Amino acid sequence: MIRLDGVSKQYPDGTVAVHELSLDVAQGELVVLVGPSGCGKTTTMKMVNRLVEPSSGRIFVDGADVTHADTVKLRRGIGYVIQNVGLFPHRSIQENVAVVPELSGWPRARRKERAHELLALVGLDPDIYARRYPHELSGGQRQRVGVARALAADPPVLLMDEPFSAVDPVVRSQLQDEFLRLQSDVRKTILFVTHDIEEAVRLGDRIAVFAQGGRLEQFDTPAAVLGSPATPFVADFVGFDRGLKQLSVTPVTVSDLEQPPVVRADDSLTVAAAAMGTSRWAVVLDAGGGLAGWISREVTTGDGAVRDHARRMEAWVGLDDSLKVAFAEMLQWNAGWIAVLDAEDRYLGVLTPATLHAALRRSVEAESQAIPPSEVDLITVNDA
Ligand SMILES: Nc1ncnc2c1ncn2[C@@H]1O[C@H](COP(=O)(O)OP(=O)(O)OP(=O)(O)O)[C@@H](O)[C@H]1O
Repeated sequence: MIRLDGVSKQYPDGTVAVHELSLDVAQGELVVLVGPSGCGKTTTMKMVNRLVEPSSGRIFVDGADVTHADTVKLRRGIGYVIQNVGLFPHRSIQENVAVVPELSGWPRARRKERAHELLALVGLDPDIYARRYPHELSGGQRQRVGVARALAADPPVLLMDEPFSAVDPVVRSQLQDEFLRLQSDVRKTILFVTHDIEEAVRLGDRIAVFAQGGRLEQFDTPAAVLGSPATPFVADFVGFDRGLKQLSVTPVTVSDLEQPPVVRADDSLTVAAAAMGTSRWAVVLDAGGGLAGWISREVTTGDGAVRDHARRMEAWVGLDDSLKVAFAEMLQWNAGWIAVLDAEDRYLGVLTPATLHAALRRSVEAESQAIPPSEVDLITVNDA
């Protein structure tokens, strides 16, 4: 959908901002350009909508060479979101969102309808916010308006230049979550610039790591960049804690789970004690295979049913969750294990710190050896 073919940019003062860059973004893909300040990320992005002209090389959007395109038409087909948004201060939020539809000559009623629809999509109640002015919104809300505005004419392509960097870390994290949800709905082709590797890893389907002079050091999935950095520069840029970052891009998988004893809520304590053997605890399931809680061996000596003695489960994770979420839940609840459920809330098994670590090692090894995680042969302390 977007293709850069040997693109370079040298500014008139001699600064080489981008050096022979080739890059492609597939339809519906979110590619993040990441790198230290001044490495040519913004220049790259601005060459796509021709705010900057390349010195050499070619850029295609949807198969057409942008250097031959009419810039007004080109830019209407490309949503653009920047840091601090740049909303018009004397126009209402509704009018700000509908700027491009207005330029495109949409009738007033349709513009209003579209603006309301988009405000709702980015999590701003149109009945409250549509008639407000930019200064009556928080920074995070203004960024949402910026995203709504970029989506107004339903462009297939979005360029986003540090859109969330002007807000505090908590709001930023919320905006990232909402943005991922939004993208899973709208599936735009997105080029996203940030200098923050955490943000890149969290948002990108693939990430392009740039070094000074606009050199592309690595272009791959977040897991590959973290698991096997292509150059010492990338290794340094992603940080010594890349293993921790890897947790956030590694999903929980069924083969990683442990299977502790399982008892049913309506089992008697005698049956439960027999099922538990020497284990100190068991998972308790309800009749439908859902998670009902857990039970400690100490309470299985008396009479009665498991359900009367089971403890409530405070937390669990789904198969869509990352190992980071699983680990964070374990830490939050000071738990030695966490249950994993499928999409229908059926219990699948548990993750422990040891299995979580093994899962992470397997994922890193799989990435560096380019084999499926299931084929990785991990050496553990038991092999000694
Ligand atoms: N109009 C310009 N004229 C001359 N040099 C420029 C111009 N715009 C950018 N540069 C230089 O080109 C290089 C790349 O700049 P660019 O803004 O693309 O980097 P960036 O990676 O987006 O940086 P940041 O993260 O700080 O925004 C820098 O050295 C910058 O000083």
